[in-house]
Amino acid sequence: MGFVVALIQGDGIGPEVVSKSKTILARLNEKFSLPIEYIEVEAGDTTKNKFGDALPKDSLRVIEKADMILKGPVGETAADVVVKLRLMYDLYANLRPAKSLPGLENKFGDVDILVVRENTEDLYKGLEHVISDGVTVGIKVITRAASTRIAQVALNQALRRKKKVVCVHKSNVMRITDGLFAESCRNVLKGKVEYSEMYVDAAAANLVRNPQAFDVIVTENTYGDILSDEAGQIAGSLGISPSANIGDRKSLFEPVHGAAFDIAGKNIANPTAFLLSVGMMLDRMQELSGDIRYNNAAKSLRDAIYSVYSEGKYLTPDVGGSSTTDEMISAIRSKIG
Ligand SMILES: NC(=O)C1=CN([C@@H]2O[C@H](COP(=O)(O)OP(=O)(O)OC[C@H]3O[C@@H](n4cnc5c(N)ncnc54)[C@H](O)[C@@H]3O)[C@@H](O)[C@H]2O)C=CC1
Ligand SMILES: CC(C)CC(=O)C(=O)O
Ligand SMILES: [Mg+2]
Repeated sequence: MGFVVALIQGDGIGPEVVSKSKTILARLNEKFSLPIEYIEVEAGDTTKNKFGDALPKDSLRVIEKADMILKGPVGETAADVVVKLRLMYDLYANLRPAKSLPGLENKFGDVDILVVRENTEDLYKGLEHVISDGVTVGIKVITRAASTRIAQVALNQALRRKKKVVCVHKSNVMRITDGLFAESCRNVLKGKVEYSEMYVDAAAANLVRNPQAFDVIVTENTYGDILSDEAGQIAGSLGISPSANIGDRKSLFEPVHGAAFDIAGKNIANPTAFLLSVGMMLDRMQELSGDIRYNNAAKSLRDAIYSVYSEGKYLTPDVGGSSTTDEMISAIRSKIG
């Protein structure tokens, strides 16, 4: 079974990471005879400046026909591209692993956390209104159906890991919305795994205090956005944090981080988050097709990344090295063989 992937380079550090990583995508296709066709499409700030639209119809036409989307980060138009695609294609499960890499010194010790973020509701639904001059409202949407669905995803993930889930919410204040989210998670998870609940403010503190206490975190869209950045940084850097946005019909893979305009164009962005997102895409292809070639390619890519980290010679500054993006990608590419 083959797959068509719409490839978005994005903004800021996006193009420098994605364009240079294409050598790795091509090599994986070649070495493992992967029937993956990549079609580049434009989306993001630069696209909006060029065409007046961050996600033009031409791009959407390709995306509609593609099985998956692989993207670099976009900038200020992220809501018009990323959130739009998540809602359009009901990409309801945002899986965000925060995992230490071999050889990386980390003041937080060995970290291995999976944030399972509900990806279609909450404040990110885009229901914001101006009531009158200086008075605005944003509507938080939480439904039993979507909360139960993400709790099921967390259960499936936890059963493959340490069978431990903490549901993060703030139902002491948002009794109705977060109350429903917590109740839905409780109904699915309690009794099936080691289940607990934590208010989001305490969760943010506990992540720093004792990250080893966490295995799977299941949470709402907004809290999941914030906690996954925190968990990624605790694991070593935002530059090593990948993600998968999974739907039943389509899925999207991207780094957790954004366009990092502060370091764009300097050839120092860490490509790991993007490349580990490619790994998650290959995992999904394996899951859908049962074709072992995707598994072999994912393993080869991860082994190459881990090996570069273990040796510690070609790392970007965010993870304590002094190499360029180019050098790190070349090192990973040559480990694939
Ligand atoms: N899914 C997406 O496409 C996302 C897009 N964004 C957009 O990105 C833009 C910048 O957002 P920020 O809030 O500054 O967050 P950011 O994640 O781009 O940057 C935060 C910090 O992390 C560093 N960083 C991020 N990725 C890195 C990498 N690969 N290697 C080394 N250092 C890295 C940056 O240099 C910066 O200091 C905004 O326009 C925002 O809307 C933000 C998050 C997600
Ligand atoms: C679309 C994004 C800007 C929201 C975000 O930061 C994320 O999903 O990580
Ligand atoms: Mg974010």
